[in-house]
This record gives sequence, structure tokens and C-alpha cells, in this order.
Amino acid sequence: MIVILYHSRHGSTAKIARVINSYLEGKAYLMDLEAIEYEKLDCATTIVLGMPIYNGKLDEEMVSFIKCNQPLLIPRHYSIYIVGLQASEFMSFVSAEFDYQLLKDVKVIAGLGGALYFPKLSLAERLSLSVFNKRYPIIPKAHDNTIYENFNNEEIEIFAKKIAHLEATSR
Ligand SMILES: Cc1cc2nc3c(=O)[nH]c(=O)nc-3n(C[C@H](O)[C@H](O)[C@H](O)COP(=O)(O)O)c2cc1C
Repeated sequence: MIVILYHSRHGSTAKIARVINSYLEGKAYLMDLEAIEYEKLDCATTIVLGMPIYNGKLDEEMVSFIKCNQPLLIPRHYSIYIVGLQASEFMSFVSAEFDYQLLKDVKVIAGLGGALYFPKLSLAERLSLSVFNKRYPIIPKAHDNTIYENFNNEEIEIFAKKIAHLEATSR
């Protein structure tokens, strides 16, 4: 069984879990880190972890889950997907949090792009986002002010196919 465990503040990391699952023909079990089920994780053969980037850092709770649960994760061929607007730089965020000793056991790792659902953002988030966009001008000046997405659909499909292959070879 594949479990996709994600942590999502505004829903896009959860959405990508559902997209990955659609490539896996709905065979994965989706789990929110906020409602973790350890018995289900124990039964998994493959675990996929999804986390967003906020203010230049990977999601702290998921980072700490990964660091504290290596004996659970390593035998279950675990993989990671990162959700963030700076898709091409995702490895610099990963290597800022995890050293080689930990990363050597991760089977697949990918940066899949990110999304902003503007009506969901707090005032503080909008402010910090405008500072972010001055340093890294990713969000175009003329953009839809309800939603902006730069997901890489091709990368999502490739990632899902690698997970399907991992599961097929680990059974
Ligand atoms: C306040 C704020 C800060 C952000 N900082 C970064 C960042 O430093 N780097 C990045 O790549 N994306 C950044 N993002 C984009 C998020 O990673 C992106 O919106 C992601 O899809 C959020 O995932 P979620 O919807 O699951 O919470 C930021 C978004 C917000 C709202």
C-alpha cells in the first residue's frame, strides 16, 4: 500500500497528493500530517511525503516528522515532493534542512511548483509574499488575483510514475 502523507497550509500540497493519486489510479491512501494514523503508516510498503516551502524554509512540522521517524520511513522506500513557487531551486531548501546521511535513503525527490490561492492568504502572508516577490519576481505583474499556479504537470506525472514503479518492485 502507498501512503501519501502531506502537510498543507492552504491546500495546494493536498491537491498535489490527489493529482499524484490519480496517476496511481486511486490506489494510494491520503493522510494529513494533522491527522496522522501510525497504524496505517506501519502497513505501508511505500510512503510519499509532501510539504510546502514558506518564507525560504521547508515546512517545519514535516521536516521534524522526517528527522524523528527514520526507522519507520527507511524500510518503506520513502520519497518526497516539495511544493513551492521556486520550483527549480527546491534542492537548495532540501539540503539546508537535511544532510547527506539522511538524504541517501530517500528514493525519489522532486520540486513540483506551487500555487497561491489569494483569498485564503492572511494580511501578514500577503505582505511577506510581496517582499518575497521583490527578491524573486516569480508572480507576474498582471495575474489573476484569485489564483496563481506554476505547477509542473510533466514533473508531477514523472514523479507519480516513479512512485508506481517503486511500489511495484517493493511488493
Ligand atoms: C507567505 C508566503 C511565503 C512563501 N514563501 C515561499 C518561498 O520562500 N519559496 C517558495 O518557493 N514558495 C514560497 N511560497 C509559496 C508556497 O510554497 C506555495 O504557495 C505553496 O503552494 C503553498 O502550499 P500549501 O497551499 O499546501 O500551503 C510562499 C507563499 C506564501 C503565502
